[in-house]
Amino acid sequence: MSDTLQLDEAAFSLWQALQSKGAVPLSQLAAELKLDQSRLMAAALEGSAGGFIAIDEQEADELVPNENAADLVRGGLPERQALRLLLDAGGQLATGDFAKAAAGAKIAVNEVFKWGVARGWIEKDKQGVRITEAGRSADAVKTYDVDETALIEANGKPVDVDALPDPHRVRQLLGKRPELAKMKARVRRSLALTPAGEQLIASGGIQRKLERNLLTMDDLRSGAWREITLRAYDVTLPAETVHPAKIHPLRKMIEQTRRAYLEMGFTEVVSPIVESSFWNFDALFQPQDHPARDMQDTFYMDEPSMTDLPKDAALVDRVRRAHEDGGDTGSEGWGYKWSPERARQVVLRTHTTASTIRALARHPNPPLKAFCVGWVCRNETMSYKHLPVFHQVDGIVIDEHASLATLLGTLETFYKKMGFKQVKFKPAFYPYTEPSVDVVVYLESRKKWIEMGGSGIFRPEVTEPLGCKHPVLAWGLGMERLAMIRYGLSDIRELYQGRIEALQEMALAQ
Ligand SMILES: N[C@@H](Cc1ccccc1)C(=O)O
Repeated sequence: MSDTLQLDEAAFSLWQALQSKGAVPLSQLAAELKLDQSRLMAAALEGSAGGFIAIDEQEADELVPNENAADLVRGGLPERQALRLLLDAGGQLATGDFAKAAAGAKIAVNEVFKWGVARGWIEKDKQGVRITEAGRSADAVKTYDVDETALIEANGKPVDVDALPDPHRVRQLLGKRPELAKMKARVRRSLALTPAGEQLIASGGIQRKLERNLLTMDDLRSGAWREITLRAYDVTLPAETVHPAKIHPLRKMIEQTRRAYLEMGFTEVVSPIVESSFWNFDALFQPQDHPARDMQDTFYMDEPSMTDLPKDAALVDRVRRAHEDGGDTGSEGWGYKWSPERARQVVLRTHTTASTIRALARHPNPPLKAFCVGWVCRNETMSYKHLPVFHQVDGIVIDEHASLATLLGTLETFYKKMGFKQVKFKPAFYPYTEPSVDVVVYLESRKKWIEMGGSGIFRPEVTEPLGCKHPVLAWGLGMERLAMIRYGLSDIRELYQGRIEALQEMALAQ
């Protein structure tokens, strides 16, 4: 017996549908067999490789009507409405009079001239505008022209232009009328059995493969599994895009950051967003006339505008002295009279360093590794790279043996964990650290170094008043920037706008 061709279910039904039929359009087959066109094409390609199925491809135009096209047509196209005007005027009007009458009736004159002439309904010359014989017979709205009929019958759905009564005229009338419809080039496919294919099917040479997605208990018990072919997945077939629920990219970045620090043995700390100037600025040895404290940079609360200083009066006094003359820190301080009132002013914290400095005050002895991720606020004008509210992550390490090398190593480890391979450090200045170092990471995709934040070793003017005798490494890094780089955003506002399309497009596995 000659070999029979084993076909899966879709291919088998395709062959049957094609038997002694000649060429059948793919769209028709898909509708008849209730199968995807892509599924049928896969079967057809297989058949064509064996010389059994012929695939014919032809360029075809599709008429894609606009949503309101049918209504526009039913209401009367401008050139059709113009016919009434001309008939009422005895069939002819001077161009100026016609334009006036058309404007009065709110009929678009340009459209009338363009399409009325193209349809052969209207003639226009030096004498004026005249209705033609064809125009007279076209007067009644119920005798629609081919394009109007096509749009009404299409009822908003795409149709094959060549299947319409007068495709040439439809193309002519609708080809350049975007307010009504668009023409789209499509490939129209049809399939047919070749003589070899017809012969094979007629001689019973095809057989339906016993194929399943899964085996049942019965298949196993009865031994039927031996005859069953398990259907393979074809991952190359087009599939519907699904947008599952996912975590917001910024939230994801924050969670990943948190995990990275926890994995490195850090403890998470939190502190209020509404903060005293004392913790936000004074404890960090930022002089009270420092420009960062300016209303332009910092949000001051109106209600309450003042809060209490920490209960530990000795600590507050040591901070005062650090500012005024350096106290016991070995420094000369800033040399001004420190105001407790200014330290009591309530601000929206401008950095999460307010959080880590509080942690240091609570726990001034080594070892301590702490971090804080959270909101900070700065009085910035909103732009593609600035927001008045954003997130930072701050960290501190108190350790007898901590050094600048430990600081750089820790930061490098953090960024490596976050997927940034190249980290560089630049000398910088902060009132609370010495030395101070800015962190830059390399962005492969843009071949650019990007600044991520600041770091350093706290000055004695910061640590000594808090009762800390050991080196403290500290850093504060921007979170949004990291998210922007990761998700390829060029505008920071994207992270907060909640544009659903943009969020759907953001990769799930990043
Ligand atoms: N607080 C600084 C960063 C920083 C933190 C700790 C030490 C040094 C710098 C900022 O907001 O940019």
